[in-house]
Amino acid sequence: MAVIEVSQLRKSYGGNSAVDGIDLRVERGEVFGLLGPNGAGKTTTVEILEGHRRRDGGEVRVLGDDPDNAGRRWRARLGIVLQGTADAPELTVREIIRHVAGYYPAPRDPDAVIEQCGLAEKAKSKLRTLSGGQRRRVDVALGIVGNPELLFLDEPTTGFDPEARRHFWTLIRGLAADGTTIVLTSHYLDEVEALAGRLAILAGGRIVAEGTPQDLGGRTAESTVTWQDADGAHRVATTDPTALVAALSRREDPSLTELRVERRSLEDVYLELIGEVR
Ligand SMILES: Nc1ncnc2c1ncn2[C@@H]1O[C@H](COP(=O)(O)OP(=O)(O)OP(=O)(O)O)[C@@H](O)[C@H]1O
Repeated sequence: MAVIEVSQLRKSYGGNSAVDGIDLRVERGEVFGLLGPNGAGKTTTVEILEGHRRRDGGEVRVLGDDPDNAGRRWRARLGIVLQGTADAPELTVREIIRHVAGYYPAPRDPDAVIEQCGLAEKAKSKLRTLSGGQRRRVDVALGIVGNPELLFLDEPTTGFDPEARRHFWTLIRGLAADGTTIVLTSHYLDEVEALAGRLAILAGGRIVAEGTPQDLGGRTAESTVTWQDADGAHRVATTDPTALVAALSRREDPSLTELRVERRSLEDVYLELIGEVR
């Protein structure tokens, strides 16, 4: 059974459409990425799935229930990582994580979560003394301590240093391997590419592309081959760069230099799709 099923989801604010007929399906254990520029409708969509906003139209099922009518037991099966949730400056890292664990029927061990989130050295520090990136790790710890079946991550690694980001990726992969379903919203395309099995690109309240990062990265399956020879600089877009490179080397042209093949990245495709919608 799908963990998230959405059909024709709609939401407007004062007559302006923010989400305009979205269909989504996320299966158990998937890491699903939601990408899109500012104002695309990501937060609106995710908050409807979390039961924090009401929709105007469409069908939504999350863990089998309609978020508009679901109760506390349903909520305890969700983990939500928002920005800056830990609003208790005088509590220590361990205190807040233990406190929040107490709200859940079957939480993870708070000390194990502290360790997993790279906070062991800061366990006894008050929240107000933490750096921005460390606060963010606390947000992540609070999102996972309840041992959720479904985890929503909104821009989880903003403010992380590169090492902390890699550490976090390992953590997320571990959670997914254990069967946690994860919805990841991020502006970092490399992060979505590294973590998500599937992703949707949202623009203007609609899904403009959906698939695996590889499918989307190779959407037009075009690479660019560039080289220099006696005639000057060349640049050719092709779906078969191998054949072109082979043909060029068969020429045995001594003036041929600077031969390069550039593959289109997910970022190239993303920027192109967003450009088409604007
Ligand atoms: N509470 C609100 N009242 C009025 N308009 C809103 C409200 N929340 C969002 N909107 C509008 O709905 C649209 C979608 O916003 P949303 O926050 O869902 O986008 P987003 O994709 O999450 O953007 P970002 O990447 O900036 O977080 C925007 O045009 C925004 O101005």
